[in-house]
Amino acid sequence: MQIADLGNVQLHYRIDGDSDGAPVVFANALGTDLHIWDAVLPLLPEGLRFIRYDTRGHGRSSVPAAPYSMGALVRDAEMLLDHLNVRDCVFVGLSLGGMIAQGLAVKRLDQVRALVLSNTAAKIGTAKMWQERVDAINSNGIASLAEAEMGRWFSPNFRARPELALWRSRLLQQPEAGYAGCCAAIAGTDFYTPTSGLRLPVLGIAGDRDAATPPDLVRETIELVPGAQFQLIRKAGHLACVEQPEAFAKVLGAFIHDIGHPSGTA
Ligand SMILES: O=C(O)CC1=CCC(=O)O1
Repeated sequence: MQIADLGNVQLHYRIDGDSDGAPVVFANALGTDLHIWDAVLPLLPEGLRFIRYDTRGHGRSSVPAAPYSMGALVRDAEMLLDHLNVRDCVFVGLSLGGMIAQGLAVKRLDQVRALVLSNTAAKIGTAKMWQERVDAINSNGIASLAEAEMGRWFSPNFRARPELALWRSRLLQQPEAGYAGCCAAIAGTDFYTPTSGLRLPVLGIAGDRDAATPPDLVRETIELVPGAQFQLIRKAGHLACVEQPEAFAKVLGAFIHDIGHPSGTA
């Protein structure tokens, strides 16, 4: 297990693919960990270095006391990339990870060559909604959120499949303080103005059955950046990379190729 000790936080990360390849970095969604990318990575072009990590308070990363700020989550990503000597990466963030991606590109354009903003937005939900989620966790635990979360994460079709149990159990394993801490970070984030100043290649990905960040919301954020591309994945909920890994890998692989990110065979 690889842990980056960044001082006030320890981040669990994994590197797959070609250790000398151009870097592609992956950041997970609220209530998930780096396993959301398991099915996508083997389908991506060869010759790339895939770096994925667990957001603080999630997976095997440490769980500082809640609440967290988005600034802290962006700093975590920045410090991890410095720790690993990563520059000019394609940064792929899903939902909360996509917010971190926007913040990192605003702060450290030397680290980020292109962004993939999957199932995310410049602003997600309202402060009231996130506070209610934190209150529910504090009163009744993370299990009290599981049913609603499965409804946002996956289409009805996927929810009828046996794999649902795995994703539900992964949610239940997330530290409650970590989940609540990240809810606070999302509640305090509105990246409309900073994201509209970005000038770099951007791919937006949405799921047509996403109940948390519907396609129009994703598109609204993507359109803030001139020249950004948008791809809709069909039969996919919020965790589009889990539900439709082949389609996800196809649009991501094509984007990596189109921007000329150095890689081997497609
Ligand atoms: O849990 C949700 O509502 C979906 C979500 C919003 C931000 C994130 O990372 O997941």
